[in-house]
Amino acid sequence: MAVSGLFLSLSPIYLIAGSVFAFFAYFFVGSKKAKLDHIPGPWLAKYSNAWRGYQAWKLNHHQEGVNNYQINMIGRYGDVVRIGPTHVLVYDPEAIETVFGFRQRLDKGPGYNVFVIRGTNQTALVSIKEEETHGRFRRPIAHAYSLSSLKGYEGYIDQMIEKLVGVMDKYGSQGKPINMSRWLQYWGFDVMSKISFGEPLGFLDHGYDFNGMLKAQQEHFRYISVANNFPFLDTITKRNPFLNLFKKKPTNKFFLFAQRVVRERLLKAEKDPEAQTLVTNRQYDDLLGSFIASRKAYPLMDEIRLIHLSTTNVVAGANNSAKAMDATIHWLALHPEAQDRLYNEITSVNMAAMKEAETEGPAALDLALKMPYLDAMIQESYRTFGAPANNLERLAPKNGLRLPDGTELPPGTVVAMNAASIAMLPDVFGADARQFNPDRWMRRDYESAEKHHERVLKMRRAMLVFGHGSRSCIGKNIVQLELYKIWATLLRIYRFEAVDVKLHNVMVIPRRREEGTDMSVQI
Ligand code: HEM
Repeated sequence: MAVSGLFLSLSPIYLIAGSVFAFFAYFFVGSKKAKLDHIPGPWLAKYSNAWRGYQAWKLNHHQEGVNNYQINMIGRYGDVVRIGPTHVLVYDPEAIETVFGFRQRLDKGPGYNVFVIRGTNQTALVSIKEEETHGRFRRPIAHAYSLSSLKGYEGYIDQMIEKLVGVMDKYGSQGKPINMSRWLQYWGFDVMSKISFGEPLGFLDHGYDFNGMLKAQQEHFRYISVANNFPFLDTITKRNPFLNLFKKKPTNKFFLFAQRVVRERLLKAEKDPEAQTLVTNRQYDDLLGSFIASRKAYPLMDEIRLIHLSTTNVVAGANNSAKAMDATIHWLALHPEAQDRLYNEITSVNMAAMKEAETEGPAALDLALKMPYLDAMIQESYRTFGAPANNLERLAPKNGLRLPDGTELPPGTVVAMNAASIAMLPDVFGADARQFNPDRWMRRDYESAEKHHERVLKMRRAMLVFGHGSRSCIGKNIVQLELYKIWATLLRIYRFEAVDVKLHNVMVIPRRREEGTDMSVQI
């Protein structure tokens, strides 16, 4: 009998039973093939990524604050946990060098597919999987993000600080509370856009999410946090060839904005010889100007590459720093004594500097870097809220990977670490690791300088907030510039007083008015 005949003659009950068997066999065989049965973890995670996809979805949609399933599993299964059929999550900070270090240069895992923008056939720098390809694309742009290029962007940040101070002054003089979280988010996006393309997105001018970009990116990040854990979701939605027949063009609002600006600037650079000279002489002190200039030596920097880079700069850059600033204002509003301590630190450094300079504008980076308590507060904001929620995944190489604790991982295992959960380890950060407490970075009364140095070094080595190694965040210097400057300026001018329960609304009280030295704020 032909196979089709046999198939038709079977009773439906056998067909259903066979399908159910095949379904479970598929997951069972997949799980066994991964050879990870020696790694503990939740039972269901051995067979399907649906377990962690569900965890990410549940926490994302129903809870607020620093909360992800990776944090909730600290100490439950040990330092290496199986979180999917082929995935393990590592909590041991000693493993950071093994997984992300320059020695092995492991390729990235499949979770990064979620960063690919629908309708484009290229991936952003962050989601290039192979180390070698990544090196070719990072080389042409590295200089634009370096410490030596930072000075060129400082003026842009100052302009945006002045705008924000104008808004805060208005609220302050009317005696009205202001939602600082929201305004700091507007500021963060306008700053990143200004540094990226020389023009702000316009949130500070409009005072609300006038084009729906912020809402869209919030939804995008929610999607990423789930799809990064449950890649099947991405396969059936964003990368579904059938659905993509109908949606051929990118719809991401930031991508479309970047596309417009990049095209305009390229056209200008081609048509206008003077503009071309400006670009090649590096007089465009924004990231896009540097990227355009690099095209002469690196033809691979084509239009779509520039659009991707510019989109990532604004979306990834502004989003994480906005979260860090949100955590900070929340804490500051609850801790007036810390505001006074910061004010004293800032003014004493400023007073010393004012002997040389008469003006008192937005804080200069050189000065802001001389303030240890301010630095502690910023480190703490990265640690508690700035860290990305997604897992940073790498692939175990063809000879497998041995972790520092002796755990052997077969070739092809996806080995992940998660910055937000590593930052909550009590062994490293103390029993109060889940609290926002800048004092953990400061020297304690009973602590020798040597012990303090050792303790801080241990914490710094466990900070995976900006990643580590060849794939670490290229924009880290820029975020530092932004955060040191904004806080050193605002905390010198204002005091924040909590107004509502959630503490996002605060009163901003100009210190000079309190001191009776000046009725208006000068900047
Ligand atoms: C608090 C703010 C920020 C945080 C916490 C952060 C964090 C990270 C992390 C964890 C990675 C990836 C590491 C990995 O996949 O292993 C990354 C990569 C990247 N970040 Fe950031 N970032 C921030 C701000 C920025 C800014 C301001 C920019 C741009 C100006 C930026 C641009 C990038 C780019 C282009 C990559 C890809 C680098 C590569 O693959 O070579 N980030 N960032």
